[in-house]
Amino acid sequence: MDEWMNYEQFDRQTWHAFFPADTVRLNQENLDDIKSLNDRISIEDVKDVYLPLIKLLQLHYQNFLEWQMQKANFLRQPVRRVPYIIGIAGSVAVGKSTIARLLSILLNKLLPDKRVELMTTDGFLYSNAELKRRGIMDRKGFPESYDMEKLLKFLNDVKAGEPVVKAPTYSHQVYDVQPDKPLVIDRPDILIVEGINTLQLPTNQRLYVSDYFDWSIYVDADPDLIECWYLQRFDLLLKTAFTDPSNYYYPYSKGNRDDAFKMAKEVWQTVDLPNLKDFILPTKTRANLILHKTHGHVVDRLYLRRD
Ligand SMILES: Nc1ncnc2c1ncn2[C@@H]1O[C@H](COP(=O)(O)OP(=O)(O)OP(=O)(O)O)[C@@H](O)[C@H]1O
Ligand SMILES: CC(C)(CO)[C@@H](O)C(=O)NCCC(=O)O
Repeated sequence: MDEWMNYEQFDRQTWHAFFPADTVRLNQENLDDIKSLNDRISIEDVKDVYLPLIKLLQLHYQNFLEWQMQKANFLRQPVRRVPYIIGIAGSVAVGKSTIARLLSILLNKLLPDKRVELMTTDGFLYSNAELKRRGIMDRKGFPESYDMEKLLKFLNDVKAGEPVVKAPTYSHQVYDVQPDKPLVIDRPDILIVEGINTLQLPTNQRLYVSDYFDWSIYVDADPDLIECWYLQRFDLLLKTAFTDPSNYYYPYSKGNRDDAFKMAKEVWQTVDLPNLKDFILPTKTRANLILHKTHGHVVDRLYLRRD
């Protein structure tokens, strides 16, 4: 069966025409925010791709608020403030967290009175000590390396409107979870959740993470390109590790550079690439929107689910 039959495909020009850039004026502060997030993000991409996307999200969000009100009236209940949750999925190093942060800046611009928060599912990985105890340290990122029950409980609490819900965090620099540095989510209007496992269907749970999403995005690209982005990020991690002996990458930053890159390539080939092929890519056609990126992280095509 054709996996695309439920999607409408748009090239960049067509997509951009749905919401021309001059409809929203980005001021210098907005541009500075975006550049400080990642100075290689193309402002053309922001205007051509991400602003129309935010406009579409805004329409969907208005519909969501309307539905919450209609439902409460029907059930004769007071209207409850239910957070609208956006899930972002895709490979390791495809740019999920960069897109999540960009969307939050743009959502704040279009919806200044709404509170937008973001988090990643990385913090729900088991600790390195626990992964070693289970004999799955080389399976970090695979479905069995996450505490899915804890993640589902977290999402359930946020959706139920609980105040001060804590999410564990993960540090790429420490290469481990940080139990003493939780992220506090406190009744946001919109929550963006990014992670490689956000659209996965766990076999041993009755609930899916995506059951809590009101909208989902899959970030797609050729695996060979993603490998380049993975290695570029590795290079950045080495540069920041150089002066910090507590950094996981410190020994690699001090040792032979070719050996360090050989190690990183091997991790990509033996861990992250098989994870992409076997467990992440198959979730692509569950997303409401697929963003396809090409060289330089430029978005060239978008696929919108027909519903
Ligand atoms: N739009 C973009 N323009 C330029 N560089 C980008 C863009 N998006 C991401 N990058 C770069 O690509 C690399 C991977 O991006 P990012 O860390 O956002 O990926 P990720 O999917 O969140 O990864 P992980 O799942 O491992 O946390 C980083 O070095 C980042 O700076
Ligand atoms: C933390 C994850 C799983 C997801 O972001 C990933 O960045 C990771 O660490 N993967 C394990 C193999 C590696 O070091 O790339």
